[in-house]
Amino acid sequence: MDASPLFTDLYQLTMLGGYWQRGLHTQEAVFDLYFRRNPFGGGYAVWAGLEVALDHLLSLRFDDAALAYLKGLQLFPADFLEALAGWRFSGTIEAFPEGSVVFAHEPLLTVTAPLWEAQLIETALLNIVNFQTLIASKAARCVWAAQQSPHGGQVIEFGTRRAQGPNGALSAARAAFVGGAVGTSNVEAGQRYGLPVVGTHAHAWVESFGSELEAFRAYAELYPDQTTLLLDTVDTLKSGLPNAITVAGELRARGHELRGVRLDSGDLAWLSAQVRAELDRAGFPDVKITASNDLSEEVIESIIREGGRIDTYGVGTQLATGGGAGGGALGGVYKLVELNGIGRIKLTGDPTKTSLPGTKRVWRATDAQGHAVLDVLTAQDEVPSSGLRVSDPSNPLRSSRLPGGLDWHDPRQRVVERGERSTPAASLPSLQERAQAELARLPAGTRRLLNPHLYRVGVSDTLQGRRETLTEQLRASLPVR
Ligand SMILES: Nc1ncnc2c1ncn2[C@@H]1O[C@H](COP(=O)(O)OP(=O)(O)OP(=O)(O)O)[C@@H](O)[C@H]1O
Ligand SMILES: O=P(O)(O)OC[C@H]1O[C@H](OP(=O)(O)OP(=O)(O)O)[C@H](O)[C@@H]1O
Ligand SMILES: O=C(O)c1cccnc1
Repeated sequence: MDASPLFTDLYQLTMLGGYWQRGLHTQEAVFDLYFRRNPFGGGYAVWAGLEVALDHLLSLRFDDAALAYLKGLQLFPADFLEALAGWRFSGTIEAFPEGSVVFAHEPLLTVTAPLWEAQLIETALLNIVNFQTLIASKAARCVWAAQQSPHGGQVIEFGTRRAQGPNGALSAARAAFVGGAVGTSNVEAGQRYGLPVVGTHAHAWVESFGSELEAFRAYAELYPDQTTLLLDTVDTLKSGLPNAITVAGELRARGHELRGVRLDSGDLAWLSAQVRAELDRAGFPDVKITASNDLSEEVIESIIREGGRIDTYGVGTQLATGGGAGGGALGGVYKLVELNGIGRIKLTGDPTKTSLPGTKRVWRATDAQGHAVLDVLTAQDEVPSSGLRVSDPSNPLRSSRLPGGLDWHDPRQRVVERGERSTPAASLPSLQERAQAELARLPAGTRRLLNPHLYRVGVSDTLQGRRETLTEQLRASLPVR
């Protein structure tokens, strides 16, 4: 996607115009980006899209066509449009590196920049990271479910045909890979992002031949080392499987091995166990079984619980759209928390929605085994230590004191400094590796699909106190009614 500064909500530009005309645009602003609820009712999220978002915002420029379009809206004075011609992002960004495991209420990314720079980028930033974090988290859930099989299992992304438009499909393929999918069927995503591209064949291939056996033979002849045969066009057990075994034998006689078969209907647990047994009996224990058909993490879990023998799960709609309960969209927000060094707050009747003012740091505690134990948000100059009181970000009445014996580190990095990348752009495989390593270090039960263990995130008393002071000040300024 070409980066356009017009990929934003109109109100960002009307505010920019206002800040500029009032001479407020260069004030130093700090915005935090965070979400308030983990997706899918889960215990965590996989932070994704950061690298794409940084590429986007660092390349934003108002070219002649963009300025002419804005002029045509007849909303903006000519001198403001002239100033926009020189707009560049010159600020600083601290963020969790992409692929990190993150939790509700944590500032995933903090922008410090002149107000009109930090404001304009809100929409695109949220658009990119909300979607990709949703999809990477969905992928991680599917991969976790697949890994519960004693025989192992992997996930591939098959969702382009039902994704939310072309950009949605490409972003989903990328994010699914960050979350642990091993490949995608989308060839452009392969080219664009260097992702492994994978696939089988469709029912149309079989339908277009005189018989299923003829179709299987033709495919195996064309791709002797890459053939996965779809078994259910006629009847999985009575036709597809015996024909696949015939073709596997013919391939072997020519010095090749059938790679796999695909199941696409019926009870995938029962069918895959039958197919595995038949293939093994026929002397093909290495032929892999792929399954597809409206899969989700819950269906994968059920298939495994019932003794299914699937090696690869091709997940389409649910993965590429982030569907399912608690999915659909991630509600990440971007809030002004400080202006010219003074904390700012957005009040709401719902305490979980009141922002945490001021600059802050995120800390992650690990135990002697390297397992993540809890995260803490502190003021910029605070360091967590044994005995420090922290409270639940969504219920300040629930508080506790930090235990001793933990190692604390700040997982965020300064990824942009004065408008330039200050960490090297990371490769996608390295992002996937980071996600897998961090997921493996979570406390037991955090990855469970149903009622997961809730990883603790605490807010230091200093930060909480700032929120209360600002809240009281604002409330005191309201008329008494
Ligand atoms: N063992 C299982 N446990 C739980 N869900 C399963 C299991 N096997 C299959 N499913 C799911 O059940 C649903 C079956 O849907 P449906 O009845 O529409 O498919 P089908 O009739 O077998 O196939 P199609 O209509 O595509 O030919 C799919 O979402 C599938 O993923
Ligand atoms: O996870 P999903 O959204 O099911 O995506 C994958 C599905 O896409 C293809 O079929 P398609 O759904 O186009 O047709 P079919 O259901 O008739 O096989 C494929 O055969 C899978 O079943
Ligand atoms: O290659 C496949 O088997 C495939 C690709 C997209 C959607 N469903 C299946």
